Amino acid sequence: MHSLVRDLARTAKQSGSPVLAVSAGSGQIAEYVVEAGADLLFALNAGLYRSLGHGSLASLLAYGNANEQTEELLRRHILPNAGGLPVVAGVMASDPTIDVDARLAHLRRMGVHGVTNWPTVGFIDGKIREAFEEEGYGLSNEVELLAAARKQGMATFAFVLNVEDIRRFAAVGVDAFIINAGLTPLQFAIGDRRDRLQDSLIHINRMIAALDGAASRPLCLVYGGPFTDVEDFATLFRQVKVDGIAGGSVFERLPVQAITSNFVRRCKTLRLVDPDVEEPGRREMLGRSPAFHDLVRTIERVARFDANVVIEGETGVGKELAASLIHELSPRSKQPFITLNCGAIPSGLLESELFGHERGAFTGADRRRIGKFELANRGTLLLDEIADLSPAAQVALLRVLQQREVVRVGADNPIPLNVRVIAATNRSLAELVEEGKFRSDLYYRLSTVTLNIPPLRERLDDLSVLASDFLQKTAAELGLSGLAIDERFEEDMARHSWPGNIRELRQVISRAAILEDGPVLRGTYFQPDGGRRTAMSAGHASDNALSRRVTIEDIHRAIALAGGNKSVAAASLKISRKTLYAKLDAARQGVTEPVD
Ligand SMILES: Nc1ncnc2c1ncn2[C@@H]1O[C@H](COP(=O)(O)OP(=O)(O)OP(=O)(O)O)[C@@H](O)[C@H]1O
Repeated sequence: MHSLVRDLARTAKQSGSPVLAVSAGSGQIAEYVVEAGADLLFALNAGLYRSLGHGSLASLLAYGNANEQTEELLRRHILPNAGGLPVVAGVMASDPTIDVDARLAHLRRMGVHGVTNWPTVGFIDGKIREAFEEEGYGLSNEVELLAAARKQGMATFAFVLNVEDIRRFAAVGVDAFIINAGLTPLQFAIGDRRDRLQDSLIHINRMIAALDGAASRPLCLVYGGPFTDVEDFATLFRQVKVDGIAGGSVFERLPVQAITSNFVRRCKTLRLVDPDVEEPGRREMLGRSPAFHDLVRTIERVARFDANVVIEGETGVGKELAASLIHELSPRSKQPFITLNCGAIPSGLLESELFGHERGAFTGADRRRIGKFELANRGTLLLDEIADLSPAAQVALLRVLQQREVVRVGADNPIPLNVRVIAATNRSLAELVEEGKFRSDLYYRLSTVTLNIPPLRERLDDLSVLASDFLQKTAAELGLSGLAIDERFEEDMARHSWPGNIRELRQVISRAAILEDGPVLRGTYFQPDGGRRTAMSAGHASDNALSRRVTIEDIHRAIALAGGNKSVAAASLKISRKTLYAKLDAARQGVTEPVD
């Protein structure tokens, strides 16, 4: 192994902190990261594209002159700002105009210490990749490039996208691998994000497993993928044995994008002082009714202790928000907050969602999956719609809580756990225990403390604070200004029974802002139910057996009857909004198994 890479590996091992290799697209970024303590600088033509506002993949567009671009980046930006850090340059190995040995010697004279295969044909997929390979512009050139660099005494770093590539580079003894964990997305939904992280960790583990059995393990860095902030990397290092990260956009484009857009958005949602609203610090969870203050006080107390908590309340009252506030205010706040909607998972799959499974554990388990408990280790796990757990799943959950360890489905070894569990439900668990539908031993384990969030109609004092907050947020999102709520509309809202609670209120305000003409919203499209809790909206929502019986046709009919309002439709069917969405999703994907 090249001494440069050996030193990096040794320092990482001794200090316990990851190797950070940064592909900088400008001298300024290079200077900042050197000053901040990065270990290695990469000069890849991708950086130049990023500094022009494009993703790294754009570096393949100008495949033809990639080497000239990299040289320009090196000369003008990276080498003058390297501050003594080792520099690794990308070389496009398939460039027919270069003599590889001469190119490497030239880079060495420039002061470059190592070489990597960038841009790489690995990013090109399907027929085009095949054509490249057939025409002699394929991966073999990249393998030969790194073999030649090794002979010239340069450190070698191989960008790899799959197991096959790893094996080919390992055969020529490269010093380090830069394992691509997928494309770096601009943004994605939160739920999506958790899945992508999980998938990516599995992919990386599989790539690393391909190195098992090598005489000495090369340095392994991770590049790309869904990792977009430090917390994501913390998850990566907790769950995968890698030595560090190599990053471009994650150090450069994503933070700038996030900070700039967040800053502008946050400024837009700032509120001027309203003397009527107490607790100006608690922006996320708003309210001023006595019931709300009681709730917040209890949350603050409960958060400090490690007790398990049950949160009860109708759909849309803010159970998930309350759970996340408990987590944020707790000593676990720097650790993961993971949620699982027990009602949205087909019962047969619930155990593997909670506990994970090994590859081949059952038909269809074509890869290992990390369960929610493991993901939440050292943090908090919110089990939403807990009343929907099947009796078998209740037993399994109880076992995990008692033994404080989890065994992945199909595995032998238990994994020790330290997880705080918060359970949310829109039914009374105590009643379910009495009816024999929920295990009492599990109930007592879960409910050291039970929080009950009252429905919005019982704390109408909160209505105006919430409505004006949603109005400001909607105005900022839609780019509208001067929005206000007419007095009649306010009165109508106060007469409504809010079966979908705060979520419904949010929707009513957004809909009015979008559909109505003037800046003063009159509630033209809002139909209060006069505070009568109709048979449709009364009672608690989900019931395991009931939700199983609700068909997709029932859902479409209820949505139509509710004028498109899914919260109201869910309440009318007595299922939670999340279960309704899950059923809609399942129907869209053609899943025939009932989602309960
Ligand atoms: N006190 C509050 N202040 C501001 N926003 C709130 C408050 N309570 C709830 N919300 C908002 O209302 C919406 C619904 O809240 P949340 O998802 O936490 O409800 P829930 O009780 O978990 O619903 P479900 O039973 O359907 O899972 C969210 O957009 C949340 O941010």
